[in-house]
Amino acid sequence: MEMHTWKHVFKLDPDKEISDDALELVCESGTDAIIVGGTTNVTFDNTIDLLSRIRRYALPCALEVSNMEGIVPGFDFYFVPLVLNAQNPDLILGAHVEGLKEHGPFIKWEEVAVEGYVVCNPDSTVAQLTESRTEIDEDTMKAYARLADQMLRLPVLYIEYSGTYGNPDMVKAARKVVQNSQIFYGGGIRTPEQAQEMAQWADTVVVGNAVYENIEHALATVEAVKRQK
Ligand SMILES: CC(C)=CCC/C(C)=C/CC/C(C)=C/CC/C(C)=C/CC/C(C)=C/CC/C(C)=C/CC/C(C)=C/COP(=O)(O)OP(=O)(O)O
Ligand SMILES: O=P(O)(O)OC[C@@H](O)CO
Ligand SMILES: [Mg+2]
Repeated sequence: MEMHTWKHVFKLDPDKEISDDALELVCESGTDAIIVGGTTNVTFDNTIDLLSRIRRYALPCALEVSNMEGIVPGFDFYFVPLVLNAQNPDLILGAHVEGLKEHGPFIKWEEVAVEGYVVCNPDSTVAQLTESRTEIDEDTMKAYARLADQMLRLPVLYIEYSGTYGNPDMVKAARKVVQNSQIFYGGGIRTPEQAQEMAQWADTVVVGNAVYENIEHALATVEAVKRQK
């Protein structure tokens, strides 16, 4: 799967407005791919609408599945989150079993990557929805990293600080023990310096909200990450 080479990606939320001009800048920024995803109000209609607009451009596009309604055919990849520190039983594996009952026979598994999420910002929507245990020190992060990488052999370890800039030492701790999983870092990146800092330890840096808050700063993260790598 070509995603191994991704250093920088933008995450676009189907529930948020983006103008055609801004979308063009994002898709022609030199980023490696677009992930479509969000925690709330992701529907079939707003997802297919965003996909069809992104398809005007040549870059790869992955759907990060967050609910059943928002599953749309036609993406290059499907990322399925498994929240390793979730305590809400319905979202640990229950949703996945329901998803497999409906879609199991039709899935092209070569397009699918399961992401081992470690949700770290207690104030984020995703932390609240999944009731994630977010008080994590470096040793605990290393344990989650080993869980994803060595025990479960997941292709992706996703260190998620959605909405707030995280602690680079946590990403560094994960880096020390991960052997094969691709480390994604996402959360609160609003400047090139922050993107560059996380790119020291993460394989792939994810920029989301900044696209909607300050497009120029968001675009500047692309070159910052590529320079670091
Ligand atoms: C076309 C076709 C048949 C495709 C197949 C797709 C596929 C491979 C399906 C597999 C079957 C399956 C396992 C389905 C179940 C999917 C499912 C509902 C899983 C639950 C995932 C989960 C734990 C969701 C909780 C929320 C979460 C982790 C979201 C991830 C994305 C994220 C963190 C976005 C950031 O959101 P945030 O910015 O914090 O919030 P806002 O939206 O408020 O901004
Ligand atoms: O929106 P931000 O805070 O950049 O986070 C990106 C991504 O990790 C969210 O799932
Ligand atoms: Mg968001």
